[in-house]
Amino acid sequence: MMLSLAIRHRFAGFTLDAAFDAPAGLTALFGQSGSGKTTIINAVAGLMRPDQGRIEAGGLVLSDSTTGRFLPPHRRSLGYVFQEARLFPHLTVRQNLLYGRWFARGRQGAEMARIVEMLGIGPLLLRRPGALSGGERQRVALGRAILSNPRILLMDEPLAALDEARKAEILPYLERLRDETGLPILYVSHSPAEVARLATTVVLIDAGRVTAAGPAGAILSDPATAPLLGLREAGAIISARVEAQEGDGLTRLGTAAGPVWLPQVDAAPGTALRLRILAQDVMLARTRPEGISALNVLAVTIRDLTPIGDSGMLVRLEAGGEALLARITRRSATALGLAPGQSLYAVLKAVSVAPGSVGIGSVS
Ligand SMILES: Nc1ncnc2c1ncn2[C@@H]1O[C@H](COP(=O)(O)OP(=O)(O)OP(=O)(O)O)[C@@H](O)[C@H]1O
Repeated sequence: MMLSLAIRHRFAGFTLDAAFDAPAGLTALFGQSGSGKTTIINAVAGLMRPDQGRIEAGGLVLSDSTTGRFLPPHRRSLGYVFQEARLFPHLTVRQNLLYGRWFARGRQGAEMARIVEMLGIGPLLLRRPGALSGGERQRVALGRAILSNPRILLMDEPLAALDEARKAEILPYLERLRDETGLPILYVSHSPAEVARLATTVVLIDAGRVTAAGPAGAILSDPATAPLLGLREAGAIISARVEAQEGDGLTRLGTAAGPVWLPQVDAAPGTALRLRILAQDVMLARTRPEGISALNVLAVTIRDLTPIGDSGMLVRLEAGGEALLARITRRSATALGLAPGQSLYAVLKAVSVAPGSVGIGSVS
């Protein structure tokens, strides 16, 4: 299943001109406020008719300006999750979940049981939305969207109304949805941390245009992405696998760049993980450092150097086929004589990778 979109639309003072493909997995639409993300979601949903262009989902043409085809929203088989859960307050959770099934193309009770289990909402089925936390309400909204048997899931900032604790609670469920349903998920977000944690594909939108689109690992480690994310949020995501829980509370992970130790990661050996490593947390050394406290020393090669800000340098590194990003000062880059192709050591403190930066799944 794939969503393909190429549309143009003019509002007074704003032109959207966007084209991208969203394969199975989670495609994050990331851009500043007013860049056109919601307009794209509305065009896919059929809430707005683009002046020009075509949108196709899983072989079904949703709209095409050359043929004049424009399917109304209720015939598009899409699932939506918005900032606010928008559940029916007078219905129980179970009735809310079943409501979407009026529009479904025939799914059975086993499917309902599977989704209820996947989202951990079994104990909530007889409650009404007023008796749920914000995070629980959003999980029910996710369940309702999936049970409507959609071709695609559209999520417009589904975590934006939740506090940090509730966000952390819901992220693993979004990971399961992404990895277990095989549906394309189009996910609007303002949050670099959310994009890094969840996205398999990233589409960057700036002033109505797509400035970059592609696999999350490549887009996030591209120095050109850093100004859009904000320098403190710039960083790479790499794949890892849990190798062992060690006696002193550390978990050993295997990565293409070598072993990495982090404070305990609650996952069984063999579990595939994605690690977000912020550029500002990576130190560089010409020789393998000794006598330092940092546990993780990775052999890397410099791919390119990009000056950033008044005094900074972003160094894109390669390690066993994966990209890493380091942010250092230009003074250090000069002092170390850094140049593309050079072999170096990247140093990462185990404790600098926050628990929220460790997700389940693979990078793309
Ligand atoms: N119906 C409309 N009529 C005129 N202008 C509109 C309309 N809808 C959106 N716009 C304009 O189009 C631009 C893009 O809006 P859009 O809501 O898609 O941005 P966004 O990236 O989703 O922003 P945010 O993150 O704040 O939700 C804005 O300048 C907005 O004012």
